[in-house]
Amino acid sequence: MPDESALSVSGVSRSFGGVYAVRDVSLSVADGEVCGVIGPNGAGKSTLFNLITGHLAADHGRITFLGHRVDRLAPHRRARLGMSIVFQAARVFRGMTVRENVMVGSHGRTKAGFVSAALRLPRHRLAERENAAEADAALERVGLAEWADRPADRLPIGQQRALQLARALCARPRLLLLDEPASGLRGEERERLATLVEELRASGLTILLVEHDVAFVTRLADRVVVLDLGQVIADGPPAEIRADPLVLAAYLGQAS
Ligand SMILES: Nc1ncnc2c1ncn2[C@@H]1O[C@H](COP(=O)(O)OP(=O)(O)OP(=O)(O)O)[C@@H](O)[C@H]1O
Repeated sequence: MPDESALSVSGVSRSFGGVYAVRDVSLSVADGEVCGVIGPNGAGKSTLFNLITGHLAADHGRITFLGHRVDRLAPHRRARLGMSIVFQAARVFRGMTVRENVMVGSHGRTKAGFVSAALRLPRHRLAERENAAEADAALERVGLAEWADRPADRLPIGQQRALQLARALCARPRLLLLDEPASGLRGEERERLATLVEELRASGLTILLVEHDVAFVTRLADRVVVLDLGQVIADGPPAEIRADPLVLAAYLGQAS
């Protein structure tokens, strides 16, 4: 049967000093799906995220993305295929406006080369205008349009997170990878981010969401994969995951 998944992780393992952080993990993300990965502290979420993005190499296993085998590719090659990442602790660039921060996401793709940029040739200025228009469209999409000309470091943390999303959207992702997007956000900010992810999902974007916050993930994801001690202990729709005794035991084990 042909694999219709956007992303497919198959039998992937990674150990550190002989101890498995991720062990024989398989999961797939269908086109247009929001897949959540949760798990208690030390479950292997960050390791798995980095294996998918290419910031860590797998010891074993296979990762395919849109039909390409990617597990030996460097992060920028995976990005070029359409993976776009919002890192957990991503910061904004100080001394730049919100729009300029988002434009940083477009520069890899600009058609004008270095020489025309250095000489400020018309071709470069046209590319810059196109990038600015694209950044504005992304800012509109995440609800930050009126902040475009303000200094990015003045934004509250929740809106800085939205800015990271806008930057990732400028790369026109086929898969958006979110690493703990809700961390450090409270009440209303968290709610606003959840609404934003829901809107992106409604626009048909494929999203992999790795997150400590179970409520946040089970609200947003079509399917949830649960890791514990480096292994998948459950994989299913949120309602099933919330009632799964293995999942409850893994989280209770952490609380005690
Ligand atoms: N670079 C590393 N060197 C050694 N051990 C590591 C390394 N990265 C992760 N580990 C170990 O692998 C296991 C999984 O860690 P990982 O950070 O992937 O889990 P996590 O689910 O993201 O945890 P948390 O929710 O606490 O961030 C842990 O036991 C951790 O100590």
